[in-house]
Amino acid sequence: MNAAIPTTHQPRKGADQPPVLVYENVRKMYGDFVALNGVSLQVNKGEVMCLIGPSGSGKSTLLRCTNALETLNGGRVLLDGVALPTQESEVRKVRQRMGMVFQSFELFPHKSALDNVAMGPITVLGMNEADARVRAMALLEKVGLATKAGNFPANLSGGQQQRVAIARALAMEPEVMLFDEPTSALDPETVGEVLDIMKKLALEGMTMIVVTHEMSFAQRVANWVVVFENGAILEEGPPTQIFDNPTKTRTRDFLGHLGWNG
Ligand SMILES: Nc1ncnc2c1ncn2[C@@H]1O[C@H](COP(=O)(O)OP(=O)(O)OP(=O)(O)O)[C@@H](O)[C@H]1O
Repeated sequence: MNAAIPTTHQPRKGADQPPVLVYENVRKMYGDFVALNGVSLQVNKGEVMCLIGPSGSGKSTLLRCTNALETLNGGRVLLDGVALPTQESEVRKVRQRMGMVFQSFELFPHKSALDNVAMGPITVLGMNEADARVRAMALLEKVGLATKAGNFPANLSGGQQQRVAIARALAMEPEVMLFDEPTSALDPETVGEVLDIMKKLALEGMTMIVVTHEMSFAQRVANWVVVFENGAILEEGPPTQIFDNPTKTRTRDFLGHLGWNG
């Protein structure tokens, strides 16, 4: 006789709603090199998904395929159930729905922090300048930089520049935020201030995909962790699985190699 087995398994966040992003057998090649070899994955609404894995395993490539910075060699990516377009004018519209934050900030050097944030709403969304500046100021406040609104990027620390970059992405009111190793280029003392902003966004329910080498962030903030290896998914699951009880020896080896001890 089978007695009912009690389970502590938590349902995956957002599983009761249609997924925001679906990757179906995504394949990406650079010449003969296979960077992504049939990746299938889904991202639910309000989820913080962290992509981890060795250098060169395809994490950033998947992020770049997400907002059509790369052309796929196979498979497809669906945003809200619709496959990403290939036509440039349509691609631009889709990109507006995703905020991207890069390792290297990529702020406009000759514009103030405020203008960096206001620019997208003015030039892309057609918002009038006064309203865009109000929106930008509110976002600079949100990332703790209201007093630095007039500073140019050269007069901001790396952590502050990255917070401006996050505010700039948020100014487009994206459905999903994509972070590509947002703290990798920062001095250790400024990493925390950027991670804190990301945690705040996560708590507000923003859907986020984060390529990261910050394992403690992935463990504490992610709802779902995906481990990449050689352009494929080695293992995916909630952080408790990946960090405490991985199903694959190679996940354990990867984390052990980083000195991860929980
Ligand atoms: N434009 C490109 N041309 C040729 N090869 C590329 C290109 N972009 C990426 N690659 C290769 O594809 C593989 C996957 O790169 P990707 O940047 O996605 O890895 P990653 O897992 O994000 O690594 P890291 O953690 O070091 O950033 C790597 O071997 C890389 O050298």
